[in-house]
Amino acid sequence: SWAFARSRRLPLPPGPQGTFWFGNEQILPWEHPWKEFVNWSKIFGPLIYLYAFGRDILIVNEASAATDLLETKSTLYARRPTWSMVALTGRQDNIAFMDHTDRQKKARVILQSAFNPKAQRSWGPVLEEETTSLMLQIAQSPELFKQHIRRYLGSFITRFTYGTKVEDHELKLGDEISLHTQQALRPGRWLADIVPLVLYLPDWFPGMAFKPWARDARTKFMEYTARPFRQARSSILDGTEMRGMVPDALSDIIAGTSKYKEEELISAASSIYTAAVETTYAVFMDFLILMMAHQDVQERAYREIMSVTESTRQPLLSDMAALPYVDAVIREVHRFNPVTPMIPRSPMETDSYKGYRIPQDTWVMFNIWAMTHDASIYRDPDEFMPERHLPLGHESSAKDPRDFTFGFGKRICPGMSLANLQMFIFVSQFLATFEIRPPLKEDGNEEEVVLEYTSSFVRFAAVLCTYYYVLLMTT
Ligand code: HEM
Repeated sequence: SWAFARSRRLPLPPGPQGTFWFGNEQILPWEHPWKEFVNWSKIFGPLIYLYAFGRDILIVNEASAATDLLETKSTLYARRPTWSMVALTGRQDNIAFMDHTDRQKKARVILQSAFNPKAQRSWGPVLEEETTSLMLQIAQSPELFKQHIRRYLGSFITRFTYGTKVEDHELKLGDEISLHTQQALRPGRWLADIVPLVLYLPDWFPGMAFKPWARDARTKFMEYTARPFRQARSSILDGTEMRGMVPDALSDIIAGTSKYKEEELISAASSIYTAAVETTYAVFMDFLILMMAHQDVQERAYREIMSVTESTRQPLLSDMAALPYVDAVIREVHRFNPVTPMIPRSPMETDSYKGYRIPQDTWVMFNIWAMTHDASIYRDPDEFMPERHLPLGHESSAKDPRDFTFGFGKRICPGMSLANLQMFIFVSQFLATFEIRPPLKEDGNEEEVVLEYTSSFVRFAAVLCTYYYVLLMTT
């Protein structure tokens, strides 16, 4: 078409000069690239074009451009870029990596409707109960708090997905699978992403060690997802009562009363564990480290909770509306350190935007960190200030950062409402139960809290790994 022909003549967006062979590979920042890209914007503007690892890359640092591309042109940008390791590690049917096909859309609907308002009413008490038992476990062995939290997240999500209780070895396998997914997604990590032809070379060829690694990752992934699905199927056929996304949807499919196919349900189910556990765990850890660093905030949130529960019980989901400061803390944790700081998408056709050409298949990286640290949206963005989100805060309630941190348009996170409820119940019960303080030094003073984060796809508060928490029961 005319518009297409015209867009092909447009220039690429500005960006740093690359070399003939390597493009911009050698100057790509590996440590906290989202921050470095904000600095680059001072020279090149909000859209930065790069060429690296044999592909076009576009960094988008501005919220209005994200809305224009991901919401106004939502269908054009509804695709993820392709990673060759996705198929090799068996993740090709994962909602997060599939093209936006009919099957993907239906799998998303299955997942979203498994946590619709009616389902929330039945899952709410389960979340409350499991969170309260997590608090007891942490109280009994606070030094193991990270293991307790991972176990709680893994076992709740398995129960929600398959309706089954989870065994320890399955949780271990789930965590191993999450690690494989993170490794498979690392940009520039794999030769196959840069030179796809190596996929056709035999295993014994030098440099092909990634193939057995990927096969092992794939086998483990199949083992992890196939068994609970089979178990749900035989329970339904046996007439055993089970509640969960898979048993609920599968019984309708088996009865012939569902508009979904079994393959769509398999896609939805096998996409959940890593997407849910890694992200939620990262936000929880971030909350803990930020509370340790901002004890005034912690104290204010604690007082608000006590004014509602009067120290007689744990906070419940029904208290949410009465705890606006706790809600503001949660929003600020998401804003201060978005756990998926860059969201990758790819246009299905060559596009034109603001007089520039965006070639088909470009890796368009939406820089969420840049958006939640944009001073024109959040004043003093490097300050941790929950009060900015209060209705009477100094900015009279800032934009909800979760409008950025859960993504946009057709591929917005389908687990968002579940994640928000779980975050609220975890944060409010944790604050009601414990005081989060840094460890003591030999001289009896508290250690200084240093905020440091990893540079991975889902970023973690790295400093936690070296800290021993002092957690005191206050009720
Ligand atoms: C605090 C926790 C979470 C955060 C910050 C988060 C964030 C995100 C983001 C940024 C995306 C990409 C969206 C886009 O491309 O526009 C995403 C996708 C996704 N999330 Fe979440 N998420 C969280 C929890 C969950 C949970 C609990 C589930 C499942 C129950 C889940 C399931 C998914 C799936 C399946 C996708 C892929 C969607 C697609 O590509 O169409 N997430 N999430």
